[in-house]
Parts: sequence; structure tokens; C-alpha cells
Amino acid sequence: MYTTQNFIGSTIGLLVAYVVWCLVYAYWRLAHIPGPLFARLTNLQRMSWVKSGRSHEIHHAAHQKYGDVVRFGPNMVSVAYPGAIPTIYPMRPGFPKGDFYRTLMPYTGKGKSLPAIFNTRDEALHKKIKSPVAPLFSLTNVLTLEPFVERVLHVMFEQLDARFAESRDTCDLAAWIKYFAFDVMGTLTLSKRYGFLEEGKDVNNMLVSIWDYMKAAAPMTQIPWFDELWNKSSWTNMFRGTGGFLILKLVREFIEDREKENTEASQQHLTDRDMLSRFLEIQKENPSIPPWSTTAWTFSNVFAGSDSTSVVLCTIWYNLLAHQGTMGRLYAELIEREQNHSLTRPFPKWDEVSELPYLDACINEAVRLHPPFCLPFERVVPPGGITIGTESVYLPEGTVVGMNPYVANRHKPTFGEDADEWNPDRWLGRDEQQRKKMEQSVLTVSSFPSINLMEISTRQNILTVGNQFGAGRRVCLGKHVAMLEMKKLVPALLLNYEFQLLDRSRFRVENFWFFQQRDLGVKIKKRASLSS
Ligand code: HEM
Repeated sequence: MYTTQNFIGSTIGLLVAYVVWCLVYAYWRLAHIPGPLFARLTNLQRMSWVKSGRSHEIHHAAHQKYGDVVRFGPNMVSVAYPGAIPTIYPMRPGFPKGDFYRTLMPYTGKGKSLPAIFNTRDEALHKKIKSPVAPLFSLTNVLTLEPFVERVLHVMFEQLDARFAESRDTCDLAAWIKYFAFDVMGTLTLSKRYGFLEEGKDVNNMLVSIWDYMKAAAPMTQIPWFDELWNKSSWTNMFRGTGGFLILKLVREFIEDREKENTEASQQHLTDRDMLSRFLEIQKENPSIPPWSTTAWTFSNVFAGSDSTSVVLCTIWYNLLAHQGTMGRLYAELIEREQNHSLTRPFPKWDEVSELPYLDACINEAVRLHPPFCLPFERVVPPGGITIGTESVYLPEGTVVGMNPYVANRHKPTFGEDADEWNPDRWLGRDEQQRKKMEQSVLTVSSFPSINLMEISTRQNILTVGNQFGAGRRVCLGKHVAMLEMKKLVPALLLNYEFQLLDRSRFRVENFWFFQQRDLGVKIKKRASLSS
């Protein structure tokens, strides 16, 4: 007779058989691709790599052991070969972002999340929310924001003088660069500094809140269905509140305040033309754009635009300080420019520094060595599959494939045997063919200093290049903003202060999709004479 015990026994048997079948299927589907054994069976291994904060090093080591194409999960393949960039990140639609990015949609509370240009996977929605604001990020428009950056530089220098240059107290340059990058984006976007520079600290725990969010979200990117269930489902929300993300709440408050000011006929921001005033106008003039777009655009600026630039700036400074010869050469380049042409003090103008070869080389090298996002940029293989790598590896439709820029940018056959080292010279004095190969492997804005966003897209079509600023359709929207900030801050600091790195071994980096750098202790001294 068929008893309850038999029923339970056969149900468990069926379940076990199903799980075994799933594991075997998952294993065999991409069995031709090498990788660690557990990674072939479960995503838990790659999740644990991310949780360690050292996934960039683990990914790099895995590629050194297994080759250019490595299996990181049952359905996830990582590629380290820059030649695959045009295949994985094409300009044409139809090679969409993977579920990884769904995890990076901020919680709005009540089990919901906000799409933004960066994280939306829906290509039609992406076009709808990116196209109206793209012209604001063209080089021509971004350059109208130069006075905003100078305002922040002014505050920063006042503070550096008062707190460190006079007293010779130790300055954590990593922290101050971060304050600068955040206060610039606050000023450009909202005509508001968060006060990090004035107070010399993380006001309202904003930076801690972002970092806590990234530490929780980054491991989830490796198992996105769990994030959906745990954080972004209205069903789960009935049992556990999903709180909402502090930065999103702040952004909403900023927008509400601005709307109130505008209805109270205070037009001062509109004449100042910060980015929020432009976003509000665009939203008003285009009723077909989703009503949450202004929130999404403002959130992107505040969140994605600040940490990214600060990581690269910090990499530049760490390396200049650790390699004094390169710092000396950059300083000499600035002085030469001053002697042969002109250089505005204390803050050189964009036009004066936008085409300095050694400065460009340092920026390129920093973005190459420590890109701000250091996990594979995941995409989903379209119908028909793809073939990649020097060994023509086939990836079937539906496979998740991505390149981690930290790994691809260290590809020795492309960048040389010293690819792990800081060497700005690798960008200079190359023959045409070598230079082109490197440019096609790492897109750098400074290679195209005077062209606008549309032109870059067209150029990319030809070169099909890039990964530090993204590549193909999803290339970084804010790269001109980032270049403006970097080319304003680096020369200004170098011309006005002398730096002494205290203990290089204390410098720390952690990777939770965003990089976090800390403990860059320096002593600073005002330069004795303006032109010495
Ligand atoms: C040195 C600084 C920066 C670097 C290296 C950088 C890098 C990147 C990369 C690699 C991507 C593509 C990521 C992916 O495909 O998953 C990206 C996308 C994006 N970045 Fe940046 N970024 C920087 C600064 C900025 C700034 C300052 C802003 C805003 C003002 C910004 C806004 C965006 C947006 C909106 C996207 C999404 C574009 C899309 O999906 O169409 N970024 N960035």
C-alpha cells in the first residue's frame, strides 16, 4: 500500500534527482571551458570571492592559471583577452546587460527598486532615459561647468592650507580626494556641497552608507535571483522591511527642495544652470519620459559619478607619490607649459592642460591599473551564440559573459611584461601600430580630447574599443565630467603643494564593485614660490 512515508520518500527522491540533473546539466553545458571545479557547479564560489573584497586579485590569478577564457559560475564565463571587447560590447543593440545590474538598482523601500541609465537592462528603456540627457554630457556642455569645479577647488585648498600645510599634520589624501570628488558632483548637480571639505569628514555618514550598501550589494551581484527575493520583492517586504537606500532618500529631498524653490519663484539656480535645473527642464519638456527620470539622473550623478572619479584620482596620486620620478616629470611638464605658453594660477584652465602628453599618460595609466569598477561587466550572449578568444571558444546563447577591466587591462601580450606596474611611459613614444593596439584595448578619453559624445560613439564604431569607461552602447556617460575633474585637480595640487608620502605599506584597497582606497598618509607643504 502507498503510505505517507512512501510519498515523502519518493518526493525527496525526485527532488534529489532533479538537483543532480540540474548540476550535471549545468556542468556539461559549458564543460569545454576551464575553471575551478566548484565554480562549474555553483555561483557560491564567485560570491565568496566578491565577499572577500579581493575578487580582482582572485580573478587575475584564475586567468593566469586557466587562460583567457575561464568559467566563473555554472553559466558565467570571464574573458581576459582585450581582443574580445568588440564582440562582447558591440555598438549594436541585442547584447544586453545581465541580471548582475538588477542588483545594483537601489532599493526604494517597500520591496521596489529604481532603474537608472547605468543599471537598466531593458534596451528600449535605456534609450528612453539616456538620449534626452546625453547632450548635457558632451564635452562642450561639460566645459561650461568648469567654474563649478573651481569653486570646489577653492574650498579644498583653503582647508588643506589651514589644516595641513601650516600645521604639518598628517593628511589622508585618499579621504580628501574623495571629499573633493563628491563635493564636485554635489556642486555640478545640485549647486550644493555636502560639506565634506569644510568639515573634513564624512557628513551625515553618506560615504559610510554608500560603502555599506556596496558591501551588501556586490556579493549579491553574483546570485541576483537571491537579491530579487530578499531585497526587492514586495512579498518578502511583508515580513522584513527593505528600508530603502539613504542616498536615494537624500536625492529625493534635494529634488523636492528644488521644486519648492522653483515654485516659490527663486530662479537663482536656473541661471546658475546646474545639472538638476537642466534635468527638471528636460523632464518637463518631455512628458513621455518616465516620471522618476529626474530622480534616476540625479542619483546617477551623485552615486556613480563621485566614487568612480575619486578612485582614479587616488590611483594617480598614490603612484605619483610612490614613483617620485614620474611626479617630477609631470611637474616639469606643467612648468614648461607655463614658460612656453601660459598657465593660470592657482588653478590651471582646461584649455591649458587638456592636451599635455605626460598628464594624459598618467591618467591613462591610472585608469588602466585601477579602474573604479573591478568585477566583470556582465552581458548575456544573444541567439546564435558567439565565438571568442585566440582559441575560438564557443559560448552558447544565454551564457553570461563579462570582462573584468582590472584583469583585461593587465593582459601582458597587449600591455607588455610590466603590465602590473605603474609606467606612464608605455603610452608615449610607441610606434603607430603598437599605440593603436593599446588604444583599442583600453579606450581613453584623452586620446580624443576635443570631440563630443556622439563623435566618440561613431569613433568607437570604427575602433570598437574600450573598457575602463565601458564599451559599446553602454559606454560611460560621464567621462568628460571625470576628465574635467581630473585635469583640474592633478595640476592644481602639483603646482601648489609639495607632498611627502609617509608609509606606503599602509595604503589599502578593497573591491566591492567600487574600489575603496584608504590610508594614503602624506605631509604637505605649500610650494615656496609660484614658479619654482
Ligand atoms: C574616471 C571616472 C569614471 C570611470 C573610469 C567610469 C567608468 C565607467 C564604466 C566602466 C562604465 C560602464 C560600466 C558597465 O558597462 O558596467 C560607466 C558607465 C556609466 N558612467 Fe561612468 N565612469 C567615470 C565617471 C563617471 C561620472 C563622473 C559620471 C557622471 C557624471 C558617470 C556616469 C556613468 C553613467 C550614467 C554610466 C552608464 C552608461 C550607460 O549604461 O549607458 N561616470 N562608467
